[in-house]
Order: sequence, then structure tokens, then C-alpha cells
Amino acid sequence: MRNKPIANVNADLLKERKNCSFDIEELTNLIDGGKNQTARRREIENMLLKNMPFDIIPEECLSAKEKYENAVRKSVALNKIGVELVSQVTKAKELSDLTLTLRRVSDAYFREVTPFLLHLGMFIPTILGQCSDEQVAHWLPLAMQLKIIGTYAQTELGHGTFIRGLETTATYDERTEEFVLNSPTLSSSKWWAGGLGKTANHCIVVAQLYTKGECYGTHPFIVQIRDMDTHMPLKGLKVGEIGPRLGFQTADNGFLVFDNFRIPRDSLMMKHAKVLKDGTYVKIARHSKLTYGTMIFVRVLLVSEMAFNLSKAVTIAVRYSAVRRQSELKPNEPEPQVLDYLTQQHKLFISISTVYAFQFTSNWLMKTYHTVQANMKHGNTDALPELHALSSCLKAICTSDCSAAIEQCRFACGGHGYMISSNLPSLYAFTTATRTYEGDYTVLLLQTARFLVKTWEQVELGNAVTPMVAYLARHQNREAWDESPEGIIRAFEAIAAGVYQTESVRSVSFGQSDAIKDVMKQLSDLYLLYWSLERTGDLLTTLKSTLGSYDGRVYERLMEEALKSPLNQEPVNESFHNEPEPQVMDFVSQQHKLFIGIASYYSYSMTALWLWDILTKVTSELGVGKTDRLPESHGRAVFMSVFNSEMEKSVSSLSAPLQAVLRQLVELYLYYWTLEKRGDLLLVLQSTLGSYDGRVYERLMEEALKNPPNKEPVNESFHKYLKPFIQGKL
Ligand SMILES: CC/C=C\C/C=C\C/C=C\C/C=C\C/C=C\C/C=C/C(=O)SCCNC(=O)CCNC(=O)[C@H](O)C(C)(C)COP(=O)(O)OP(=O)(O)OC[C@H]1O[C@@H](n2cnc3c(N)ncnc32)[C@H](O)[C@@H]1OP(=O)(O)O
Ligand SMILES: Cc1cc2nc3c(=O)[nH]c(=O)nc-3n(C[C@H](O)[C@H](O)[C@H](O)COP(=O)(O)OP(=O)(O)OC[C@H]3O[C@@H](n4cnc5c(N)ncnc54)[C@H](O)[C@@H]3O)c2cc1C
Repeated sequence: MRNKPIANVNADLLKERKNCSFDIEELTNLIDGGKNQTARRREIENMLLKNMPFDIIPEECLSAKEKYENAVRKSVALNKIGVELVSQVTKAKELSDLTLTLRRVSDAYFREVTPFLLHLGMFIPTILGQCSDEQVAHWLPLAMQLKIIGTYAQTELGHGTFIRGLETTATYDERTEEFVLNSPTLSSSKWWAGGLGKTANHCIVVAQLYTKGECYGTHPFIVQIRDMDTHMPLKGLKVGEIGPRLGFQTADNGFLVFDNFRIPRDSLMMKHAKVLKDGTYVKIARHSKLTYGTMIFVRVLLVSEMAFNLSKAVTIAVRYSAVRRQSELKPNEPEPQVLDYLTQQHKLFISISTVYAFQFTSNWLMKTYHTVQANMKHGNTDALPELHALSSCLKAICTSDCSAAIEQCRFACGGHGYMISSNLPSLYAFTTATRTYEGDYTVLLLQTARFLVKTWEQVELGNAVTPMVAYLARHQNREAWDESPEGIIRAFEAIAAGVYQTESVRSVSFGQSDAIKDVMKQLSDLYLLYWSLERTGDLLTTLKSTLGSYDGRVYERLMEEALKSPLNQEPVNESFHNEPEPQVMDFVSQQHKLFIGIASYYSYSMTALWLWDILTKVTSELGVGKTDRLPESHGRAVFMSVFNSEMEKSVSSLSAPLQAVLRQLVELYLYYWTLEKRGDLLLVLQSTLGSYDGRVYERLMEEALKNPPNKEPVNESFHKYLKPFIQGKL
């Protein structure tokens, strides 16, 4: 399909393609993983092109409800083909290739994401990673054939990062051999799970397991949440959509609240722990964090997801830059393509290089993941901490870099890049979320730092460490590497750069032509040079600081530096004899400090009335009692009020110029404190998170309940598409 020449191609684009130094097909094969894979991908693309419904009205022009229904309609059509293709596959490798191809191609049909994303991305992987063999045999076929649709509900209103702090309880009742699920507080409401709001009928719920009066920590349970025929939420739970968000608008992210909701004993996913009929808890796992396995898997997946999303963004931006012409550089000559501007290349080329850095590293990381998994099957969990550290840091960096690079691509497309139809805003909205979900950026980097510090301690003790971090031992010379945060970050960057370089060299070392090798080498060099320049500060061995020197000789260095000052080269500066020094009063910064003091002194209290109004509003509208902010505002208001009455007595007898000056001072005072205290004064932040009274969870839930999708318990797309599809009648 893509090989056929397309009519009416822009002449500039044709010209650029002709200039290409290598065979594009060869690079395509490299990206796909081989000629056969390219052929298979094209076959699947053709099949989907023939059978998939396209949007009649652009997705972005639909209402939130229509967007969701349209996404269900397309997802059902896509998954019908997907299920058919999967049923023809016999080998594991074919299945993973097919899943990846489907994932990539499916993106062409959604501006946002499919409501089935969590089913495919987390529900199925959790069944595989957390269920016992018997449970896998039961659940996997149902999930693979989409007879059930699931999601993954771990995060709660009160906790996302700190998993051990989750509050949902699953208490075993040995009389009925059931677990009883409860959400004891508002903050324990499950929040965020994709597909939960309207689509899923099953859900993995992470809850604190209690049996025989003991808490055994968080465990995953597989839970039916909606009736399979009517799709109505089951009795004992409250479920809905959480409301509009930056991206993921068609993912119906949801909330879920349990009230004594009973589930059978074998709802506990029992690969790593069991509860026997009599309530005895049996630990199976050799490592306490194996229940976190799905998160590691998705973090690994996300590296390739970022490569793919950035590749789309940069392809859009490069093509557009070839087409777009701007500015007359030479009179009567055509305007240049913006691609020819060096500054434009600066914006774009690092993104191209980053795509390959991510993709090569992702291939390597996935292989590493499978190796560690295979070892763990045989009971060896030694490599898990390193895999966790590695997947955490690579996930954090690539999601952060990717959304920043997509923003650059959008900037590179000028105003038109701001159009939803350019797809750049949607790509950004999708990728910027990845920096937060599946482990927040900072939190994951801290996990890696923790691992590196522990490794460093081993190095110090002279113990052996894994090959990936062996460089810590090689660089024990403290001049080059130290144990400061900068040192750790530097070490971390060395890993990433090292992997990219070795993997890209390995990947292009056979088969590929010299032309491709040249290009890959250039991209690899660009990536390394770019980041060395970006991080020059980190790479330099001296910090250029008198205070931060390794040996701690702070005072000696301060004195040495002071003595080097040119001012100290002469005992008396000539200005002593000649020019007077400027008055500090002339410095604007000094005026800033002083004038507000004067204004405070002279201001009068129209401000007070105005502030009192606001205080009354705050107190009455929000029902706020005494808070720490009120006394401060009160004092300020009293001060102004008293001062006002004193000023009023004398101001009318003053001359006009003096009255004008006083009014200016009053204005200054007013503006200064309005700006300083705007957080207290504004009631119009329009934010569930930033409300004055801090009732964040209540407001999030109130807003979610106002959400139109929650006005109907079952969306009509269930009857139209989902139900016939699940029942095989479509
Ligand atoms: C057609 C379509 C086809 C296919 C679709 C396919 C693919 C789609 C691709 C991608 C999209 C997928 C999903 C879709 C989108 C959105 C979904 C979003 C989902 C979610 O966000 S789910 C919720 C995720 N939540 C988190 O990630 C929470 C983050 N928090 C944590 O991970 C942990 O709590 C944290 C912060 C690491 C700390 O845990 P904890 O407090 O328990 O531990 P400690 O800090 O005390 O450390 C103790 C010890 O444990 C080690 N450790 C921690 N985590 C792990 C781990 N995961 N594995 C191994 N070890 C771990 C830690 O290092 C400490 O070790 P030490 O004592 O130092 O030895
Ligand atoms: C689009 C999207 C989809 C999602 N889908 C799902 C889903 O399907 N299922 C699901 O279960 N969850 C889902 N989530 C939730 C997601 O996993 C969490 O939002 C994420 O893990 C971050 O947790 P948090 O929201 O509690 O942030 P917080 O932890 O509250 O983070 C707030 C700030 O505190 C900082 N911080 C927190 N802890 C520390 C620490 N220990 N040290 C230093 N700084 C810290 C963070 O860096 C951040 O700056 C989704 C989220 C989004 C945005």
C-alpha cells in the first residue's frame, strides 16, 4: 500500500525524499524488525483499511459523550479483527509481533485512546503475571477473546504513589469463603482506572488483604463490577467516570467505591500468595514486590510507546517543515523551506535521534525484561532490583523527554501546530500523562537513586556488582565520580548513553548498508553530543564553586578567590579620589524595598473595606472558621482601617500635589498586597485541587458526579456495540 506512488505529492517533499542518502525501505525493515515483519504489517494495515470505519465528523468536533461512543464503535470493530487475527496465531513470538503491530496500527484510528487500552495494556498482563496456572486457564481465554472487558484499579483518591498506603480493604470471611471489599473513607475511592467509568465489566482491584485479623498488605483481586447482560453496576459498589481531563478523553477513566461488596475467595490472584479456605495466608513469592510486576512490564512497554509517539510527532514536523516556506531572505527569490533554517533543524533533529535512542534501548530493555522473567520462573529473583531500577529510570526519562520533544515539534510547526487537526496537541496530551502514570517521574528517579546508592555501598565494600553498574567500580576515582546527587545522575546518564550506542551499533552491524550505518552513526553521535552539551554542568569535574568543593576547604577557597579580585589589586580605588559613589537609593531594587514601606505607612483604608468584603465572602461562602490566614488578613485590615481614619482627618487640608502623592502610595500599597496575597483573595481559581478549604477529595468526587456520562447508568453504546460484540453477535 505505502509503496505505491501517490499522486499530487508536494514538490518540496518529493525533492527532499530524492535527496535521501539511503534506501528508505531498508530503514523501514530495520524499524519493523525485518523484511517479513514489514510485509506482515502492511498486510494487516491493508486489512484494517478495508474493514475499519473511519470518522465521518472529526473526533475533536464531537461532544464528550459522542467522542466516547465513537471510540467504542471503532474499538469494537478493531478488536473484532484483532481477535480473529489472534486466533490464527500459533507461536508466542508471532503473538507478540501481532500485538505490537495491532497496537501501532490501531493508533491511526484514534485521536485519543481506545477505552480498551487498559484491558490490553494492564488487565491481560496482570492475569498473566499475578494469577495461578488454574486462574490463567480460566481468565485468559475470556480476556483474550474479549468475552470480558477489564481494567486495573490500583490508584485511589488519596494515594497513587505510595501503594502501601492504599486504604481499600479485602477482608476474608471464612464462613462464606468470600472476601468483603470496602472503601472505608472517601480518600480510599478507586480513581483513574482507564475504561472503568463506562466500559469495563471486570476490574483488577488492589486492596489491603485482611485474614484472621491480620493485615498482609496490598494484593490484587479480579472482580466483576457490572452485570454481564444489562451492564448495570453490581449492588454494593458505586462506579462512574471521573470527568474531563487534559488527554485520555475517550478512555473513560473511572472511580469505584465498595460497600461490603462480596467476592469469591478465588478472586484473589494467587500466583504469589494464597488464602486457604480456612483463612490461612500462604506466601508463595520469593520477593515481596512481585505483586508490582505489571507496573514494571508497562514501564518497559512505555519506552517503546514513547519512541513511537515521538516518531509520529517528528515525522509530522519534518514533513511540514519541508512544505512550509517563510521569510524572504533574498529579494525576488522564493522563500526558503523552514526546514533549511539551522534553528529549525536544531528543534527537529534531536527528536529524530531520540526516537532511535528510545527504540534501540526499548528493544534491549524488553529482552532484559524477558530474561529476568525467565530466571524468576526458576525462582531466581536476583536481577529484579536492577530491572526495577532500570525500568524506573528509563521510563521516567523517556516519558519526560518525549513530551518535551513533542512540544518542540509543535513549536516547529508554528501556529498550525496548535490545531488539534495537526495531531500534535493530542500526542502531547497523551505523552505528558505518561510522565505521571505508572509511577511519577520524580518518584521513579528516586527509586533508581536508591538502587545506585546501595550499589555504591557495595562497590565501597569491594563487593561484586552487576555488569550494568560495574562502571561505578571503574570510576571509583573520586575526581571523576562522586557520591553526590550529581554524581549519581551522571552515572545514570552514562548507562543510558552507553546502551544506546552499543545497541545501535549492534543493530546496524550486519545486513544493513553503509548508507544506513552512516545515518545511524550520525544520529547516535548527535544524541550523545546533544546531551553532553545539555548536561555540561553535570559532566564537568569541578563544580566551579568555592562552597561545593570536594575537600570542603570552603573558607580557604573563599579567601583565595577574594584575593584574585581586580579590586584587591590596588589598595585604594581611584573613585575615592574622583567620582562619588552612587546613592543606593537610585537602585530600582532598593526603591522596590523602600517605597512599599512608605506606602504602607501612608496608605488608607479603602483597602480595608474591600478586604473586609472579601473576608466576609470567604467566611460565609466557604464556611471557613478560624484559619491561620485570617488573623494575618485581619491585622492588615485593622491597620489600614485605623490608619485610614487618621489620614482622612488631615488629607483634605493638604495641598493637591501632596494628595496626589499619597494617592499613588495608596495605590502602590493596594497593588502590592493584592499581588502578594492573591492566593488568599481569589476565590476564582476554578480548581478542585486549589480550593481555599483544602477539601480536595470531596470536590473531586462532587465534580465527577456532575459529569454527564454519570447521568445514565449504562451508555447506549453498550447495547449498540459492546453487548453484541461480547456475545459474538456483531
Ligand atoms: C490494540 C492495542 C494493543 C495493545 C496495547 C498494549 C500496550 C499499551 C501500552 C502502554 C499503555 C499501558 C497502559 C495504559 C495507560 C495508562 C495506565 C496507567 C496505569 C497506572 O498508572 S496503574 C498505577 C501505577 N502506579 C504506580 O506506578 C505507583 C508508583 N509507586 C510504586 O511503584 C511504589 O510504591 C514505589 C514508589 C516504587 C515504592 O514502593 P514501596 O513503598 O512499596 O516500596 P519502598 O519504597 O519501601 O521500597 C521497598 C523495596 O522495594 C523495591 N521496589 C519498589 N517497587 C518495586 C518493583 N516494582 N519491583 C521490585 N522492587 C521494587 C524498592 O526498590 C525497595 O528495595 P530495597 O529495599 O531498596 O532493596
Ligand atoms: C492519564 C492517567 C491515567 C491513569 N490510569 C490509571 C489506571 O488505569 N489505574 C490506576 O490505578 N491508576 C491510574 N492512574 C494514576 C497514576 O498511576 C497516578 O496518578 C500516579 O502513579 C501518580 O500518583 P499520584 O497521583 O498519587 O501523585 P502524587 O504521588 O500525589 O504526586 C504529587 C507530587 O508529589 C511528589 N511525590 C510523591 N511522593 C513523593 C516522594 N516519595 N518523594 C518525592 N516526591 C514525591 C510527586 O513527584 C509529585 O510531584 C492514571 C493517571 C493518569 C494521569
